[in-house]
Amino acid sequence: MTTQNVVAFEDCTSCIGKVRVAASKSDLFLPAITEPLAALGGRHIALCQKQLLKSLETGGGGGGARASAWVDSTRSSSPTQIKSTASLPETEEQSSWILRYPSALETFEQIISASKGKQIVMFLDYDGTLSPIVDDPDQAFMSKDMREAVRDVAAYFPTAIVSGRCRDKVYNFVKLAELYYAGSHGMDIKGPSKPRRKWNKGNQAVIFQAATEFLPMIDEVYTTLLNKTSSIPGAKVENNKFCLSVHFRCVEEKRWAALTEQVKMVLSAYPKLKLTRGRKVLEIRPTIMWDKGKALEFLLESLGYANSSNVLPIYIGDDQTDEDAFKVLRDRGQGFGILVSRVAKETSATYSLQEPFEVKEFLRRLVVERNRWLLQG
Ligand SMILES: O=P(O)(O)OC[C@H]1O[C@H](O[C@H]2O[C@H](CO)[C@@H](O)[C@H](O)[C@H]2O)[C@H](O)[C@@H](O)[C@@H]1O
Repeated sequence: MTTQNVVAFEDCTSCIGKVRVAASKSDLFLPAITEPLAALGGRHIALCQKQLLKSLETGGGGGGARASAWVDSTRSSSPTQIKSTASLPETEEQSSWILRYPSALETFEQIISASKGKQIVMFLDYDGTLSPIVDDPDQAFMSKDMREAVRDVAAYFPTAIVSGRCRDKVYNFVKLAELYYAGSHGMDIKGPSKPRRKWNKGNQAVIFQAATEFLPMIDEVYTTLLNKTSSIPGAKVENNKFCLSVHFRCVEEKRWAALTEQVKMVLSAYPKLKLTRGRKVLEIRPTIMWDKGKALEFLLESLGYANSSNVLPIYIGDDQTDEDAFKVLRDRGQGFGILVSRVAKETSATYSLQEPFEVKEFLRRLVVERNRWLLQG
């Protein structure tokens, strides 16, 4: 280390000022803060960053605080598969969160009584809801038990899988022909290939694709991103047909910023695409007004329940993109969103479940309850 890199805090004022301006313009990302400093060298970076973050925490510029918060929350909010939550101590934040978003298992009777005389329609996200979060997206299999639980639920209630994955891929994981599938964050919808005769009110042969004109653009960006991210170990680009995912779960934390910047740089040439983030993934999709919430509304309409008061949609999901569906249910004042999360998160859902295991229990209990009603006549 050379002495010229060791700069006293007082000497860094202009640097901090410059960086703070960059940070305030950056909504998501750390590189806007770290890159101007990187040019200055090792020790200087550490001192300046420490000083900068301290100054931002005490009110000097939202972008930097947001960026640092982003790294912190991303690190803690999406761990890869946790085997059991039984022994985890509950923090004060979690206890107050669970009061606001009670467990759908603990409040099961309440949900059941709201469903009396109504047709439940079940919407299920895939990753983190039906399958545990794992490092390799191609290995995110659901258990046999979970498949059975979904199959049983679908025997009583119209059921749709609503996923960020491309439709074919999510079908290959779930493998149940009696379900509706909405892939690519709801932009690619198809009805069951083995429909149940019971749901004869609506249109089961539904096929809907909201963003076909974006296919060539998505393919082009996919190829570019494969090239541009190939030097970042652990980065993975997934083609989800009408959208793309850039995974950073297996990327060293110190490289998250560089990866994000790379993706942003590629996207700057495509104003018709937008960038959102999920669980250690950057998601790229067309800027059209279509999301999982619109897919939910579309499916309800296809099933003949557009304006019905005799329907109770239940949407279970774990990710940011599921919030669009939770909001739709809130706005309709109909049905419930159930967020799958072990950590306290802002959400428009009504209830919570901690992990896929609890989702399976919830689905099973719905089936048991429905059987009981049928037996009682
Ligand atoms: O809407 P979803 O079905 O929840 O899809 C959202 C993304 O899920 C997948 O990524 C997530 O799960 C992976 C496997 O557990 C995990 O490795 C990754 O970190 C998670 O973000 C999927 O691979 C993405 O394409 C979806 O956009």
